[in-house]
Amino acid sequence: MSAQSPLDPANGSSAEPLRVGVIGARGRMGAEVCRAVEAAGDMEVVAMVDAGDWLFNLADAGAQVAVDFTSPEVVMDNIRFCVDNDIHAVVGTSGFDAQRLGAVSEWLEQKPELGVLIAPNFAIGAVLSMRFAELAARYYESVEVIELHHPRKVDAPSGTAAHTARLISQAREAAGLGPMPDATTQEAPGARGTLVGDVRVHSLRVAGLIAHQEVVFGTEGETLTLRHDSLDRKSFMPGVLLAVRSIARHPGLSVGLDKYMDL
Ligand SMILES: NC(=O)C1=CN([C@@H]2O[C@H](COP(=O)(O)OP(=O)(O)OC[C@H]3O[C@@H](n4cnc5c(N)ncnc54)[C@H](OP(=O)(O)O)[C@@H]3O)[C@@H](O)[C@H]2O)C=CC1
Ligand SMILES: O=C(O)C1=N[C@H](C(=O)O)C[C@H](O)C1
Repeated sequence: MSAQSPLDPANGSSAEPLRVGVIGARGRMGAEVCRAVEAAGDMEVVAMVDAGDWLFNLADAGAQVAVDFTSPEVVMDNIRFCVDNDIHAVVGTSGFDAQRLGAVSEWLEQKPELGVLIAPNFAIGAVLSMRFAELAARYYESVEVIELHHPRKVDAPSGTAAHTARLISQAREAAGLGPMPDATTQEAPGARGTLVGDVRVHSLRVAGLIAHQEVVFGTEGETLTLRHDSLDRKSFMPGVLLAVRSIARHPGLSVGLDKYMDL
């Protein structure tokens, strides 16, 4: 990443390094985050917590920001711990719905100075692609989302696909669009994917892949396909570091890294 990138603002400050705790530190993403934070220069890893470890290690080590890449089953407990212990939380873990977001917002009412970021995807191309999809939604009568991931992923559809579909669905509703054309009356279970809002999402799990998504729009005589590919988990790191650097300036709950960017 070049020093000029808007995702990598020159820090220039001589302040003490930001104290970062990583939850899920031995996982695929957590390990990459530990390396990226250590390489960054303006922050340091003060606690690495994984399954079976004591979350209080974060507080004991004086972590100012925790980065969570764990699993949908445990992430709510981790956020609750961070809020209770005055630690900003940068959360990449998937599995959030309106109910979970509502719960986090309620916890934060007691801690108005604290920030929690839930980011379905930290890769810049994925963030842009979600925004582009939201913009395109009102111009097309049809749209479906296809997400493709490595087969070790535990959740389907992906958090990114669910968030993308929700944004599109909300934009369609705001534009007053009616139901999408679809003559299907006979369907093998799963053949038409799952519905998020009024948008169908299809999940592929294929060895060799990392994280990929296509949003296919269509209307009379034309289609538009937005495709993003993460070919390496390093693609998520500039976004994670941006979030760690920015979260103290964004109190409350933010959903999506775009909230920290000038989009
Ligand atoms: N927002 C984004 O840009 C991205 C989000 N993700 C999301 O991040 C999450 C993690 O993905 P990935 O790194 O591939 O998964 P991994 O399974 O590789 O890593 C998760 C790690 O968390 C550990 N863990 C489980 N329970 C706890 C707990 N209670 N406390 C601390 N650690 C725990 C796991 O340990 P054990 O294996 O022993 O259970 C494992 O080491 C997923 O939800 C994924 O969808 C992934 C990539 C990018
Ligand atoms: O599990 C993954 O790998 C990923 N998970 C996130 C998601 O569920 O959207 C982000 C990215 O797609 C990689």
